[in-house]
Amino acid sequence: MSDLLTAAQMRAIEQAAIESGDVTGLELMERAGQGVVEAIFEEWPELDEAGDVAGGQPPDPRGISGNRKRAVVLCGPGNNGGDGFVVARLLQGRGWEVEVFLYGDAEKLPPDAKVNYERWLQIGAVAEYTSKLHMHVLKGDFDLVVDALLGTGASRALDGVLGNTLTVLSASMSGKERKHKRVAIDNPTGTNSDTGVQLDFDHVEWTGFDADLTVTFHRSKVGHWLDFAADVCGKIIVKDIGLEAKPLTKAGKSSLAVPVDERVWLLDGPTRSLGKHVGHKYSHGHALILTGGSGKTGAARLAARGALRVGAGLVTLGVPPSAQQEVACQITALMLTRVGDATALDVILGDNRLNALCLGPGMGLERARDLAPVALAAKRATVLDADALSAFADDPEALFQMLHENCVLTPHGGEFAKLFPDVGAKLAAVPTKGPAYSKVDATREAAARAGCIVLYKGADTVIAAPDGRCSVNAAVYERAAPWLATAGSGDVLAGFITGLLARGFAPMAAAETGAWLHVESARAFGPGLIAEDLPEMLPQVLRALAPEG
Ligand SMILES: NC(=O)C1=CN([C@@H]2O[C@H](COP(=O)(O)OP(=O)(O)OC[C@H]3O[C@@H](n4cnc5c(N)ncnc54)[C@H](OP(=O)(O)O)[C@@H]3O)[C@@H](O)[C@H]2O)[C@@H](O)CC1
Ligand SMILES: [K+]
Repeated sequence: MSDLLTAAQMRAIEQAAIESGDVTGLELMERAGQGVVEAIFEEWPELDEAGDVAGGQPPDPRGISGNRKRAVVLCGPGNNGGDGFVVARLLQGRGWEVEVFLYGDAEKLPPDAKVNYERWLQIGAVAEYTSKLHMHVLKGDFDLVVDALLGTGASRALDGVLGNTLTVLSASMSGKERKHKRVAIDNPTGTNSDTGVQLDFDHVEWTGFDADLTVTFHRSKVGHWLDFAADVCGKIIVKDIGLEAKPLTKAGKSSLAVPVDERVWLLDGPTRSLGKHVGHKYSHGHALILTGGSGKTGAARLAARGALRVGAGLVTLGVPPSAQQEVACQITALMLTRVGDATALDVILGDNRLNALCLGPGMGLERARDLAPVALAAKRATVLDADALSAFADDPEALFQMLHENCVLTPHGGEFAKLFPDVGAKLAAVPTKGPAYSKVDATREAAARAGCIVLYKGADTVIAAPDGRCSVNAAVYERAAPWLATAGSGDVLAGFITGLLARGFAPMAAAETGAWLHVESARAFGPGLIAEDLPEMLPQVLRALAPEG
């Protein structure tokens, strides 16, 4: 998958193409509408009984009158609505019966949308999009609903007519009995294409347009992979509309977000080693994972198993004396060393072969506060998770001052909000106007402040570096793995990243690769997964990627 764009970046690319004289806005709109129609018939060939996609032949009223497919196209006040008028015309050209509704004032449509509105008026009618629309639509029996109400221009709260009607329509369109398909153009109305966040409507819970298919243009948008949108886009199809993949300006490029995919492992994984002595256990690094006290060592043991499975040469658990017996009884391939306090840790870190550390899982707040300064002063590649983050909730600045560029923070939403309260508040604010603030923006800001990699967990995990690099590892659509939300799953992720750091992966690559493998391991297992299963699925996942993985 290619880079993920914000609405502003997409507009800039479109504007540059138009200004270069390569293409007009009207041509782009036509290609967008064609792309939507193509996608509909590729997805549901059974809807295409009336003819071929490119044909656009006028309907033969005699031959298919009793059997015509029916579409409802909901058009909005901007260019997204313009795409809708193109789709309406092309479907009618293929013999469909099409009803078009316009939300907004036709006189105020932007120029290209207005042209397509007028072209449609030559062959069909436009009804007003009112709060009574759903009554009318409900009476009909139709095959397809097209949402061309709001696209990348949507950022503020929805008004009553739009929100109410869409809510009632969507509710009436749901359920097992539903026969028709629902397509959103660019993004489902009710979502923001930069953030994926649900637009506010009257401060009530509402669904927006719950699509089966979302057809977008040139590149997928960041918001398709984040937050609420991932629940309502259905499936994303990206259609080429002839915009060249010209490199963005330097400033633009550093602000791109990229999706994480198997390349993160294929580029680095199979060959990555620390020294010349490939095959020796020390050439794959030595990770130290600090546990909590007696009765609280399970989380760190899970992390350690993850680190070992992902290929760290050696993994040692650093236990307080009280937990030594407990841990010794539970481990086999792992090693164990006593780390009673900060002084003991300082001595152990005198061994330079210990090249990756993990602090946090089950560690206890007090122990985390005691050991973090020594661990961070050693400047090893270090993962800070769970208690190692919460321990600094009252004074995040104290943590930031100790962090260094080889650290990876792995907060979930609650930990993130404690460490970066102002950033968390911006993210939680209901968007009122664009450009909206997304999880991508928030994670970037956090990484810049912390001066290290921040991996903000969730089904839409975002990973950012202080220099602005950013990637999205979304477990949504065909990669959905809801069973990954299980106790201890985050501990295994911390272990995967620690193991990769031990193998010599750079912190950003370790975070991306760990997050990607974590989701793949969950998918390989399927429902019923518990955290212990995740490390055990790794060999299978790695084998499928590369024989020597
Ligand atoms: N870029 C490209 O390459 C291409 C783009 N294309 C298409 O254009 C789309 C972008 O078009 P766009 O910029 O006109 O925005 P769009 O989403 O139609 O909305 C703007 C209108 O909605 C209004 N409005 C906003 N929020 C609202 C709310 N909550 N409730 C009510 N109204 C609200 C807003 O009003 P205003 O804020 O101006 O008062 C304005 O009137 C894009 O998604 C794609 O489909 C393709 O044709 C080809 C290539
Ligand atoms: K839309």
